Amino acid sequence: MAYTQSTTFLSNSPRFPFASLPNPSLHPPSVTHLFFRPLRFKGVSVKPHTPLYSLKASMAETKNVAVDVFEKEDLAVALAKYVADLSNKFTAERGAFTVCLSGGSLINYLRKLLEPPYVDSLEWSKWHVFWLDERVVPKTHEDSNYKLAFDGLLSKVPIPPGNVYAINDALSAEGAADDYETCLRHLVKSNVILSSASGFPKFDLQLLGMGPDGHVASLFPGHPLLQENKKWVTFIKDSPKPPPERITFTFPVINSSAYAALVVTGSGKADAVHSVLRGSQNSVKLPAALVSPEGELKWFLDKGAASKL
Ligand SMILES: O=C(O)[C@H](O)[C@@H](O)[C@H](O)[C@H](O)COP(=O)(O)O
Repeated sequence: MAYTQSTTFLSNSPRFPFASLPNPSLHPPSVTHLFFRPLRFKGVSVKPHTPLYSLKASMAETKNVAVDVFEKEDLAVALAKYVADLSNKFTAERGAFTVCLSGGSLINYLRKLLEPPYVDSLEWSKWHVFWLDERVVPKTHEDSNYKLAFDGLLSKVPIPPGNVYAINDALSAEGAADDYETCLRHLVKSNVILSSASGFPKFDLQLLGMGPDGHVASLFPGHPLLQENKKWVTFIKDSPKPPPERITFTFPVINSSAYAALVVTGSGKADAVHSVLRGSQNSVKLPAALVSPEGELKWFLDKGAASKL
């Protein structure tokens, strides 16, 4: 596929030493450093996992944050490669890959993992799958994030059933959150999940979506749960996005992650994306702006979601 525009935007953060001194040799030839000035590459074909353009976010407290913008179909290709590379890295390094899923459109964007070369080559038996958030409904219910992931991904790859950690759907929201936290604590003790220096579980990869209001997992704008700093897993009974009862990881857990990806598409999310990535540092932060993992954060955007950047 031939693209006509490719641009890299670098922040002025001291964490990005090359931000104000672009050096084309440091980046793939398909990107430039012209601060959104479009560059024509007529006739040059770009691999589908290569973003249309990339930018480094000027988020407050910017750590390792990268933002890539894709055509929709290419986003799925790039996301599969990103997940596969991390799966290979962690299974080689420590014989396990702990990955956390969200609900929503994310699962569909993971669909390329079900195709060659990944479906046959990934060490699925070493995957351990968790949910960043789950709706408090039976696992067979259409609203269940477990069902969504099982139908769309997990039932099609050989992950041992014992490595898939669904919430206990027989419990209340409060009970299910406690039960899930107990399960995580047990897995940290047995070293399946690593522990961060702060004592929170350190997952290898957390895959998040973002709502048009800027929520991530089941952490919604203005909700007191945004401040929770002790519990690993908590519950909400008044979620503005239905269904109202959910359990969710807290920010300390989200931010202890080694890698995190935010997969956000559609022009309906462009305002929230702009607010998070370009918003004033003094304005009230949307939940997505609070995602700041110990390791790397990568945004996968389509053109619609990036349209106001
Ligand atoms: O279960 C959920 O509702 C979520 O985990 C939620 O945080 C979701 O990821 C976003 O709302 C984005 O969903 P979409 O990608 O479908 O818009």
